Amino acid sequence: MKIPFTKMHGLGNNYIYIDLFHTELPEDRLSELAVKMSNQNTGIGSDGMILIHPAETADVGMRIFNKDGSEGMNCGNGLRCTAKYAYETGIVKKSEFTIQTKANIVQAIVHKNSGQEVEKVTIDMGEPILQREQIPMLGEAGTTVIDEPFPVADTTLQVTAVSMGNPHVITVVDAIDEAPLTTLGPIIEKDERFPEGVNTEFIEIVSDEEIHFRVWERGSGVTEACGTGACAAVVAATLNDKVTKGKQIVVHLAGGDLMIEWKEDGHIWMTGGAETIASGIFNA
Ligand SMILES: N[C@@H](CCC[C@H](N)C(=O)O)C(=O)O
Repeated sequence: MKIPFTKMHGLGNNYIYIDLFHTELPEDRLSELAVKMSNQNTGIGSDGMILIHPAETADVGMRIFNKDGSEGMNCGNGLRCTAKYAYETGIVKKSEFTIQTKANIVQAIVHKNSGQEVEKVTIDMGEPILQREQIPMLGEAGTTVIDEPFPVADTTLQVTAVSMGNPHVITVVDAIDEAPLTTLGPIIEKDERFPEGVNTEFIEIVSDEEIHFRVWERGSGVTEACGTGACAAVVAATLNDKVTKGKQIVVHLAGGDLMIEWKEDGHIWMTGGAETIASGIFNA
């Protein structure tokens, strides 16, 4: 099978994008294809695979598969790249449009340069989910998880759990470069208290409008950036009284910066870059 693809990234979080408006893929091979394409030695090399597809109730649809073949519900960096692709290829002809994910339908606004290329994208990511059982995280139903002790390995973290359609657990640390990302990230990802696994983020508060951020992603490991994670991190920082709701927060990720605002109406807005790396044919 020969599959046309485009490799794109948002702040270094890179995926292989397949345009299902013009290509067909068998549903029973999607997981296997994501693993194959993501392999750096025998594939293209990526954090996973994203499908851009026709949607019934939105202008365009998006599905995300992690590097290990598991399907995620949402992907912030993927949404910005999908918006850029859909606009630049003419799938959508307006600069404000909707994208459907497995989690929800979001609003995208593309920002172009003088050459009509999309440089940045703003997404209204909707409202965060804080109810424990909806994250999902084990424990007393109907409660939230804010600055809760979380014993793991030989330490106890203070964690806040947030779903952006996909699960995130956030810990505030004093120094981001010393965060136990690669030691605790893989353990927390598979911890039984998170029945569907979890994306693990560490943040350092710089000021009430600036934070540093690092992520261990469920299904992909360390990545340069995570859009849903950055939104969840701003929610966690707000709930822990570290930043102010209604203010634009600069999130410094390993691959660059995102501007995130948790607005007074409860919606989270994310603005950041989206870039095309290469296009080609994958021999599956
Ligand atoms: N990198 C993404 C999130 C991708 C999915 C995640 N690993 C999951 O399984 O929930 C982002 O930019 O949000």
